[in-house]
Amino acid sequence: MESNTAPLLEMRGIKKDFFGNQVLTDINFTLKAGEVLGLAGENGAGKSTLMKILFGMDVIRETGGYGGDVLINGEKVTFNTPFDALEAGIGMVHQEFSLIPGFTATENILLNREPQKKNVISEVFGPRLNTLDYKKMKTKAAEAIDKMGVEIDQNMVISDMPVGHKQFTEIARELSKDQLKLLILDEPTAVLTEKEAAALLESIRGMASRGIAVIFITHRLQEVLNVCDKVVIMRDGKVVKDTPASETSVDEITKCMVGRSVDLSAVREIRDCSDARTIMSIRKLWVDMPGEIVRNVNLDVKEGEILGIGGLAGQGKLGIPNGVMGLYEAGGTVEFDGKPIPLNNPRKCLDAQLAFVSEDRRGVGLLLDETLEWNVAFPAMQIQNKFLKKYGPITWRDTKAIHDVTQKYIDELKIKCTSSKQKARELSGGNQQKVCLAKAFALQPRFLFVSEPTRGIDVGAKALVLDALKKFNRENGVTVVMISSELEELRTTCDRIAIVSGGRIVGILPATESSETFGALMVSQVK
Ligand SMILES: Nc1ncnc2c1ncn2[C@@H]1O[C@H](COP(=O)(O)OP(=O)(O)OP(=O)(O)O)[C@@H](O)[C@H]1O
Repeated sequence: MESNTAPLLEMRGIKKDFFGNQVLTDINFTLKAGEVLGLAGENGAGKSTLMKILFGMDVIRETGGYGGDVLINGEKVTFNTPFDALEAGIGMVHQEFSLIPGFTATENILLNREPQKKNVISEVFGPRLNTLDYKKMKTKAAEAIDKMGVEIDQNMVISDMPVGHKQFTEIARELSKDQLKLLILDEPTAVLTEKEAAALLESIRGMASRGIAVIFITHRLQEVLNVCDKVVIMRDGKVVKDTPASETSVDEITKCMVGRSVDLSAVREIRDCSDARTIMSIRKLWVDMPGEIVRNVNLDVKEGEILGIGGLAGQGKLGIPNGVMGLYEAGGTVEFDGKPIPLNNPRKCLDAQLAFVSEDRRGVGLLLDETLEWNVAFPAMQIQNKFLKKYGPITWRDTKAIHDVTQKYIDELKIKCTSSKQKARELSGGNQQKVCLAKAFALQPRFLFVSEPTRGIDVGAKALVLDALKKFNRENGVTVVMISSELEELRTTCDRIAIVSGGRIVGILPATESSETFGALMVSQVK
């Protein structure tokens, strides 16, 4: 007989297949109240699927359910819907956002749980006609935001928010639930800046000290060691190690994840493009993007180079591509190949053969209900009339060409999928990120902005993705501007690196310069 000394959560013999494709086999682990468990594993190892089982997600039931038992405080539970899980005190922040874009942060945080007050009409006709108590809503939402130790504007509508602020709004929504006992965070730091990620890790420890258990999924393995009490490592749908965090290391976790020692270094080969002509010239650019400062950016990009843009969080590095590509309001001038590019007009940028892989994969990345083939080929079909065949007056899709290009990138980027006809939604997050890159490659743009290209990519596959980006640049002569919060990633991939600080470019140096020099530039204008 189980007693109340039973762990808060026990996963016992969990199995799951998607239409015969076995993705989880005999998963076992336990978690105590107030404990933080790090769940590590390669892209596609089965981490999100396991968490979807625990949270009673519809997709699990709709695809034939699962095997094994979930026990809460020693009692076997079956969550048929997320509502059952919520009632049992489980909260989950997914890789995909579930916020309502037109609502404010406050409204999203308290959605369906809004404090209400009586009014004359509801006194007569019943509580259904109560009015929302906005004052209480604001206080409650502010308290939840406060628990995370970050500043976000609770009155801002979600669609205007940068991706990191959306992530915090999702977490605040879970924290505002009084009955919360266990919080699942599926790659919460992937979309956060370094400073935001540090604040989140801090708040995870805060949750643990209040007795809330946390399951934390991340590909930043150092974060696992910094914040977790124990680590469960998965490989190909199995638990290969369950250990106290204090008894393992980043190297050991990596080895267990991948099943072998891995060489994590991308091929380093820097080119000098100083004699090349200027392909893009940016002058006096300002961008109105929440959480970013872009004040007066002047930047010349040389044809054929890979130019990195680095800098501390919020200093403007993300604002530059978002402004040039028309996703946020911008002013100033941008010339591409000697011709002006109108700002605030994404279509004109695409017509000029510029492409952008956004840091906000979930917001502007994929058509989740379409196949990989459609995702990879559709922008090129729509914008460039590629992958089309003409039969007299009729134009039709060239299905062979679409299949071939998709298969090429599946092989090159090692995208884990059952076939090129699989829906994007059915891929793991890291593999979806690879599809975003494949989509941009298939466009064969003349100029590519790529923002945080290894976001959500596991430690073993990072070098592969960066090498693919470099190969794309070298073989096709495409000019690439890569924005990243990881300086080392910029130093291994780019030819030159521009550092943004205080909304301006404060220096551009060859990628061979030392980390210390770049570090000094990064803080040079920070007030
Ligand atoms: N709805 C679905 N239908 C079919 N297959 C699915 C579905 N959801 C997930 N899978 C498959 O299950 C496997 C595990 O995916 P999962 O998302 O759990 O991986 P993950 O470990 O969370 O990866 P990542 O680190 O990339 O997020 C993958 O091969 C994926 O394609």
